[in-house]
Amino acid sequence: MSKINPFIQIRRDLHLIPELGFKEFKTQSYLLNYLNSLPQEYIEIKTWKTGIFVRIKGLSPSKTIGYRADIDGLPIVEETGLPFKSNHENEMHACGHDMHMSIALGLITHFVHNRINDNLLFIFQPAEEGPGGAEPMLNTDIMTEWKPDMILALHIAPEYAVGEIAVKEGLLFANTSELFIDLKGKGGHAAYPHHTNDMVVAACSLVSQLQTIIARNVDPLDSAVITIGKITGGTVQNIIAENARLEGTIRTLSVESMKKVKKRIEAIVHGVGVGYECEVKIDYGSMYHQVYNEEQLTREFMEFVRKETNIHVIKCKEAMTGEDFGYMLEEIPGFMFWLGVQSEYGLHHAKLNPNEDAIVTAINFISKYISYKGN
Ligand SMILES: CC(=O)N[C@@H](CCC[C@H](N)C(=O)O)C(=O)O
Repeated sequence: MSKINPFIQIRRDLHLIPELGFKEFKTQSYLLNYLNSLPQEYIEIKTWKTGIFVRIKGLSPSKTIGYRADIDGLPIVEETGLPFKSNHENEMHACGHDMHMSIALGLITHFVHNRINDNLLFIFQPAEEGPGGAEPMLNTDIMTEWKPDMILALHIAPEYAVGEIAVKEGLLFANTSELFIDLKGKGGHAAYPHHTNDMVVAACSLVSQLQTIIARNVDPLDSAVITIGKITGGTVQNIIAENARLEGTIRTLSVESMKKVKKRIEAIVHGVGVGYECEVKIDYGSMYHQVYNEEQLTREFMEFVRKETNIHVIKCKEAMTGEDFGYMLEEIPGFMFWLGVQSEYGLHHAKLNPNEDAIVTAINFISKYISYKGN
């Protein structure tokens, strides 16, 4: 029987134990165990909350190259039926961060055994799905001391085949803001609606009105998204709901559009408050800066991969996904790219099942690129 590739095994081990943002305790301990099993002579490991910084000292460094992998899972009940499906109730690596981590460990292993001139800094970052670990990690003393001169990261892409990557210079991912709206009216008996202010009816109306912002307030040549991913309200089938809560996210391609969309959300929510005679409260939760790929480095990366590897490079459009890696790119020149993993089901789906061959493919071509950049 053929032996499974060690980094595929690592991905499966990590897939079993997904954890939500800043609760990645088992994940951190798994990563540390692996890192501590490597020859320690040239690596330094520091932890920050549930995250980890790993520096590999170069032979004759003139700069530091950074690489970031995110480590958190999502609150989803996994439906893949895989033998290594999540052990954690209502938690799943449904955004591929298990793949991201195993690729990063593969790269570290490669460079511990094949040192290059420049220093390397690997960042295992918690809480990408929220509330965001990149910005606070950037502000640590460790990052100030070990700050990379350039940085890169990848995100798995189910819509591309293994052996393909997709990338573009400039704007790659949107600005994001979470959105939480609480409505409080007057509950009561299901048979006496005229004595109540029904928050289920108010919430339904609000969801429809919010979509008019995209259809009627955003320039059709610009792009924005408002998604309400969760609605809660009421208590039981024959009681009119006193409370309702909408949880969602806003995506825009510019900071200006984000401001405009929020202004319209505030006006509409206020209108619902007046119209349905209820109390309203908006909370924007966490916000992510757009992912903007530094032009020259990205073009050079695309050219290198096209010429020097067997990877097919696709120039893609920007996407409305968000990524707090955008904060790192605001301070450090670099880029992010999509890694093809071909899955019938997409990101954030309970049946996401990335093709694991992409792990070894990624380790091979990224290590070539990093060796080229770091001499
Ligand atoms: C790559 C990816 O899927 N990222 C997430 C980031 C979410 C940030 C935050 N919780 C929000 O929803 O605004 C995404 O949903 O794009």
